[in-house]
Amino acid sequence: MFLSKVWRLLDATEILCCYSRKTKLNLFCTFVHRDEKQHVSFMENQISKLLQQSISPDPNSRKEMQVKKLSVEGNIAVGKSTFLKLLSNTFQEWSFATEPLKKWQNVQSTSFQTMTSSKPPMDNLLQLMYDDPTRWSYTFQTFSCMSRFKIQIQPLSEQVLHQQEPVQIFERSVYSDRYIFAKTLYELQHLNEIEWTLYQEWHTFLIEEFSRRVALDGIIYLRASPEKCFQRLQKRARKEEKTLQCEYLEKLHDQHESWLTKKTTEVHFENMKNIPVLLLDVEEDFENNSAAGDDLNSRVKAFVAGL
Ligand SMILES: Nc1ncnc2c1ncn2[C@@H]1O[C@H](COP(=O)(O)OP(=O)(O)O)[C@@H](O)[C@H]1O
Ligand SMILES: Nc1nc2c(ncn2[C@H]2C[C@H](O)[C@@H](COP(=O)(O)O)O2)c(=O)[nH]1
Repeated sequence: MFLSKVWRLLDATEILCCYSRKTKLNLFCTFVHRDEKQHVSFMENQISKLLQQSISPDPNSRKEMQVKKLSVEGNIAVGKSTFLKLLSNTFQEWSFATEPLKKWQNVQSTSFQTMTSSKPPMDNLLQLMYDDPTRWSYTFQTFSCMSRFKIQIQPLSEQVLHQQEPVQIFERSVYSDRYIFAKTLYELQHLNEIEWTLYQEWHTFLIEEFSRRVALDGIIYLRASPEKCFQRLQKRARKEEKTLQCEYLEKLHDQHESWLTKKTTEVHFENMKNIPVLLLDVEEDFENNSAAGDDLNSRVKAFVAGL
């Protein structure tokens, strides 16, 4: 009954009628293997991709629509950068975008007067935020989220576009900016009511405006205990983080669990409500354990193939 509705949906979407039955059958079969709760957003996603491909004459933008876009999410110091290095060594044809941390550590003034004055360039916003989170959290989230939007709407390189199956991997996303960090900082009262309201207002506006250009097809969630992340944070010894306590990592861990595993976080975007999530337990060392690294690679490869 349910699946016949799907087929009628495919037939009813006129534009799809021009697609070969094979395409629709493939789409239908892929769809059948998904559990029901993902069906609506999956179908909407697939149909909007097909619609875009059929109405956008430009081959590049059609190719853009075929790119599988994923974000790697996880707690501070869980091992995202290390994991991205592992993936980029294995999947060299994929495109990888790391978090623009250096931008946050070295905010450049663009005003002529500041650039010409003898004053030092503006400072380390990450340090300011950790030193005085109530004063600087809203400013930080504004800058971090804008920098993430810029990364996610960047056009793909020709090299990636010409891949048979282009894949783009982001380190975190405009979604974790809101549902992990801004939400946590509001709950810790470092964002006040007005700041949290304003943040959500412009965040929702921009997501809806950019729409498919910032949509994701999947999330890879690296999970380790807050204690393990804290050990790794201390080992990495980033100067801005020296005052961080494990309690902050516990809060961020719980925020990830609510968003990505328990699905109790209120998500405001239809296509993100049932996005496929690959949970990878990285409590154990994969940096110096090739078997563990190979296992992670093969799990990612299978997950991406199924999107
Ligand atoms: N699976 C792992 N086992 C042991 N150490 C790890 C692992 N992943 C990362 N590390 C180490 O932990 C620290 C944080 O890793 P990093 O990749 O920078 O985390 P993130 O990018 O999530 O902040 C680094 O010193 C790194 O060498
Ligand atoms: N307040 C926020 N802090 C953020 C955000 N994104 C990252 N960060 C911090 C966390 C780390 O100290 C550092 C880099 O993150 P890693 O997980 O790569 O160590 O930046 C954010 O949106 N808000």
